[in-house]
Amino acid sequence: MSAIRLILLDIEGTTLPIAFVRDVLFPYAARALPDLLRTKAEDARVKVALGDIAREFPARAPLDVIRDWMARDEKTAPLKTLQGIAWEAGFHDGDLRATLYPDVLPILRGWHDAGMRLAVYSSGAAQAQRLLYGHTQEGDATGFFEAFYDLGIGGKKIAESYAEIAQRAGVLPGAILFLSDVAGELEAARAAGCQICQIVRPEDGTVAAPGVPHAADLREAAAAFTPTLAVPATA
Ligand SMILES: CSCCC(=O)C(=O)COP(=O)(O)O
Ligand SMILES: [Mg+2]
Repeated sequence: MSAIRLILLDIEGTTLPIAFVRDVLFPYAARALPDLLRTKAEDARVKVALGDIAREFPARAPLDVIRDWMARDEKTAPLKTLQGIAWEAGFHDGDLRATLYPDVLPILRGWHDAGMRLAVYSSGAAQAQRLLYGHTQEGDATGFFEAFYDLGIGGKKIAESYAEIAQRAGVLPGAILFLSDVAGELEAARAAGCQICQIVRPEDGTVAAPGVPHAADLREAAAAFTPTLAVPATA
């Protein structure tokens, strides 16, 4: 097995409770989006997202499409872009603060301080990932990460996406350890040649996938995959 050079982390269900996304972030965006489509109609990002929706659903009102996607928790790039814009005001005003799992920041700090490269790969827009890690309950955590990858790379259940991340990071896929709660994402990363570990958090109702290495949290993953690095012993 190759030495790990880059640890790539999913967000929802891996570093952040699914409940925070479902009960705090998504409702905030759902409330803000109808107004946002009017008040930010000239925002280039909004124009691109609405243009993409109109091309795919020419006969439908964009807000109806967006509401359907939100109801089904669809991970589509236009929805993720618009949600990310909706959260901007909340994070900047202090209405939103990311509540990461308590094991996360000590382990990220330990890896970072030991020289391990870290990056994020989430369906959430890269701009939203920066917002979220920039406004955690413990402060700004963006400095731990060298890159924030989103659906612009490709879908998370597609092996080519992980090959593309490896190429951009300048490492072989086998030097990447991908951490996620979702088996389909992990299988895609494994198909690309990455090392994988499923984070199986009981709070999120995650079920361990057969044949996939797993850990209960980042502390266990660190102990299993990076035992020689100086990761902190306690939170
Ligand atoms: C800034 S990430 C917000 C969460 C989100 O929108 C999402 O879809 C999370 O997906 P993930 O790929 O991190 O499971
Ligand atoms: Mg996830």
